[in-house]
Amino acid sequence: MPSTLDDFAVISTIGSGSYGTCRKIRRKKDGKVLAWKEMDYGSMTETEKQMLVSEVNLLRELRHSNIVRYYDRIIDRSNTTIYIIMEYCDRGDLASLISRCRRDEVYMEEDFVWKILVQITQALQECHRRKNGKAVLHRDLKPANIFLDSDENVKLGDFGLARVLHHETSFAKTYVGTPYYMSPELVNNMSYNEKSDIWSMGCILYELCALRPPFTASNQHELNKKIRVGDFARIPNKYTDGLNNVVAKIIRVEVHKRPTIDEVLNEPLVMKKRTSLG
Ligand SMILES: CN(C)CCCNS(=O)(=O)c1cccc(Nc2nc(OCC3CCCCC3)c3[nH]cnc3n2)c1
Repeated sequence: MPSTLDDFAVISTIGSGSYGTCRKIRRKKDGKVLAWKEMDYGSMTETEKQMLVSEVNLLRELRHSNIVRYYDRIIDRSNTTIYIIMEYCDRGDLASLISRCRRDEVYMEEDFVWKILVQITQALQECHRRKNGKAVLHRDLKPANIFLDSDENVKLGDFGLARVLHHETSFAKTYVGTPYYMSPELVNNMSYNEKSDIWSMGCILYELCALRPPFTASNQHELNKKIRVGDFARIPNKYTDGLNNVVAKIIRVEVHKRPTIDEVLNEPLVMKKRTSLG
C-alpha cells in the first residue's frame, strides 16, 4: 500500500538545501520519527525527471547501516513535488558538529575520528560495490550530507540526488557552498570516478581533525591551484602519526596513487580500529 501525505505529520523543518526542504516528520501509524526531502520537479526537463526516478530507485536499493535509509516516496502532482521519505538522524550533520567544535575551540577525540573514517569508508564500499554493474557514486560528499544518529553512527546522506542536481539545466547547478572537497581530476575537468569520492572523504577526515579543510582560498581559482598542487599541513599534533599517515595517503593528487576503498579498509591501523571500535 503506497504511502500518502496523510500518513505523516510534519514535526518541524530541519533545513533547506540546494534542491528543496528537509522536514522532520512522524509516521502516524506507529509514531516513528522520519525525515522527508521535498523536491519541486515542476521546472525539470523530461530527462531530469527520468534521472530523478532512476536515482530514487537506486536509493531504494542501498541498504547499509552507514547510509541514510530510504523508506518511500510520495508524488504530489497538484504541486509537482516529490517527497522522499528517509530515516531521521537525530545527531545532525558533520558540518554543524565541526562548526561547534571550531567555535568552542575543542578538537574531536582521535577515536571518534577513526570511527567516522571506518564508517564512511564502509558506506562508500557499499556504494562502489557495483550493483548490477552500476556503481552509485556520491559526487557531492561533504560534511553537510554526512549525519550522525543517536549511537554516533555515521550515515551518508543524499546519495545520487547530487547527480540529478548537477544536470545541465537544473536550478541547483549553482553551487551554494565553496567546493573545498573537489578532487584534482574534477578541478581539471576530467571524469568523476570512485577515487573522486575517496579524495573528498580524505578532505572531510582532515577537516574533522583540523576543523578546517586541507585546502582553503578566498576564491575558486586560488582554491583550484592549491588542490592541483596538493600540499597541506599535518593534522594537529594532538593526533597520532598513524591517523595523519592514513589521511595523507588518501589525499593524493595522482588518482593512481590514491588508495581504493578496499585498500583503505585493509590499512593495518584501520583494520585494528574496525575491530576495537566495533
Ligand atoms: C544549517 N543547516 C543548513 C542545517 C540545519 C539543520 N541542521 S542539521 O545538522 O542538518 C540536522 C539537525 C538535526 C537533525 C538532522 N537530521 C537529519 N537531517 C537531514 O538532512 C538535513 C538537511 C540536509 C540538506 C540541507 C538542510 C538540512 C536528513 N536527511 C535524511 N535524514 C536526515 N536527518 C539534521
